[in-house]
Amino acid sequence: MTAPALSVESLSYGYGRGAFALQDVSLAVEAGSFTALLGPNGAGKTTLFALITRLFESTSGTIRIGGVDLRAEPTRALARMGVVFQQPTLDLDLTVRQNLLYFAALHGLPRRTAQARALEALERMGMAERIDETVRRLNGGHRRRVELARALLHEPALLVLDEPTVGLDVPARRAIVEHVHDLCRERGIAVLWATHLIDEIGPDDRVVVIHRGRIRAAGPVGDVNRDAGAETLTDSFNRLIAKEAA
Ligand SMILES: Nc1ncnc2c1ncn2[C@@H]1O[C@H](COP(=O)(O)OP(=O)(O)OP(=O)(O)O)[C@@H](O)[C@H]1O
Repeated sequence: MTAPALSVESLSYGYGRGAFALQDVSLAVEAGSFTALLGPNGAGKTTLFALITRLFESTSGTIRIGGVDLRAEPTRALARMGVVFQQPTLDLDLTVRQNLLYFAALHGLPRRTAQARALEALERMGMAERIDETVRRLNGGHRRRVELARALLHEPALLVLDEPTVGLDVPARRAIVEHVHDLCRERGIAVLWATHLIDEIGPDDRVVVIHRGRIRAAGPVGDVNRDAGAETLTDSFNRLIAKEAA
């Protein structure tokens, strides 16, 4: 059996002496699956991303990327993953091309391959003609598209995005959401998409509901709704959160 693109098992994490930010978190993202990590502010989404991307080191539990243990073989595991962080990380004074080629070089891609992939990724997002503009001149939605193109340059099997639509207007949000869904369908890329916005989640997606550091429900949207006894994901989410508050 093929290993999931991402598997997290029994992961816990605490900041100093405070309460645990994550408690016994387990989840899996299969190839070609768009999995939304849905949780309100403070649920633990960013903490989980920091552990998956190895900004923080987990002291308990296991994270595997394509079956490769992140703690045991970090370089090999991270090479399989593309990341879009919540805060933009492009260099505003470089052009789109320079940002992409610099990143590709960090991944050890030959320059010609990098050029071809950068152009292809930008074309898919309708950004090819902006390749020699400085990033500072692009609007927020276009900057996000460039970050997405950058995350795909090394052809990862797994793409993780932490609330990637924060600060974007509705059309820009919709464009990014649709584009990432297309990547799943057309290329079989596995996606973990953190959000607190239910309208970014489609009926055929999988969802993992996280609240106060614990997983409250996980599975296809239809199953989560059925198990929660709700008609819509909004109702399911409200019930799952309310149950906790009671
Ligand atoms: N550096 C830190 N030091 C102490 N506590 C922290 C730190 N970062 C996060 N926390 C706490 O850990 C918990 C989880 O926070 P986290 O940022 O992971 O949630 P989130 O789901 O990403 O929220 P948001 O949607 O607001 O980004 C919260 O209670 C938060 O206050």
